[in-house]
Amino acid sequence: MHVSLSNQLVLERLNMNYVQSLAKSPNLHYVPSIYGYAANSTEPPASDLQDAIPTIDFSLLTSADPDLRSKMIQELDMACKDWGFFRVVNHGVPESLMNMVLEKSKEFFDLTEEEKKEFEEKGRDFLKVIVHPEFNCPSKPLVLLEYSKRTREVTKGLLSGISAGLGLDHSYVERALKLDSGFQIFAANLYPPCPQPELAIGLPPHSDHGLLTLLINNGVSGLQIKHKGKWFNVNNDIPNSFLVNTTDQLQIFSNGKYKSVEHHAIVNNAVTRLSVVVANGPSLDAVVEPAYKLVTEEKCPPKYIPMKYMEYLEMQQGNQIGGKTCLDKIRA
Ligand SMILES: O=C(O)CCC(=O)C(=O)O
Ligand SMILES: [Fe+2]
Repeated sequence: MHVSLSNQLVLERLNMNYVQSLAKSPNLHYVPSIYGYAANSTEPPASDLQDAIPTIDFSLLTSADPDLRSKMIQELDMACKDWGFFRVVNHGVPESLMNMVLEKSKEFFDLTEEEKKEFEEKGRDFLKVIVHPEFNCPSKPLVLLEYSKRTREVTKGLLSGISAGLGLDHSYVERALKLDSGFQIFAANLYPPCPQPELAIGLPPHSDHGLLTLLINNGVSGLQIKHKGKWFNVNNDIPNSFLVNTTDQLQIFSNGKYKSVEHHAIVNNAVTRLSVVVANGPSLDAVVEPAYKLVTEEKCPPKYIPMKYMEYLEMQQGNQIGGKTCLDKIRA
């Protein structure tokens, strides 16, 4: 049995402050078994294949030189197809802003329980904030507002490249999925040190529901992705880069050409890990279905039924985290 020790999604099921106070407890020498997480013990340990993870140079993706641009579009297409995971460099989001977001997120976890209540009263998980199309954060920090805007721009640029890589007009995804009112969630995950990391899991395996998720962290490793049936460590990142994964709605839209990558977070017994995630999805009222150009009646029939993104989210909420069970539910 493994225990889930992150402070994000799992908190929807555990007592919200349980993990942090548990981690701070002077008597914590072992992982209590009551919050069990059943790991697949037949799986081999994760490997390091850091260099293989593709790197996308965002500045080339938007370059005025058509050759450079089309080469990067091709690399992006391969990255989505083969990995569902890549780094993004030269994206134009200032390093100072990224560091500030990490710093402010860390400060959030240091707030008193009383101060954190402000977030709970609004009926939200206090570590997860909807930032677009409405900015729902109670205290409206400018840094978060700016980060939300800048990461949306990067997402739009990547999706324009992805649209072209799928053989569609570069603005097709933007128009079809109404990205101007795209649903964006900001989340911070804190993983305190754990005395028995081999018995624990930070965040259980799952795929994300939107189109692209952008992740940064405080330099402590812990993210692992599943690639060709095996887990891989995503070690400390190239400074100032984003880790990006393709998610459920992109798998649907691309009719399965791109896979929503399964990932999880592990913990360690020495240092606290912090990750900051921006999940970027279609508009809540956009109907997501395989792009018409990617399907043909005989050779390539649609693999998924059309569904409003909002309805997909509702379906996912009623589901236990783990695997890709929601995608399985909407197969055509
Ligand atoms: O903390 C991480 O590295 C993973 C976080 C994650 O997968 C998520 O928030 O959906
Ligand atoms: Fe995730």
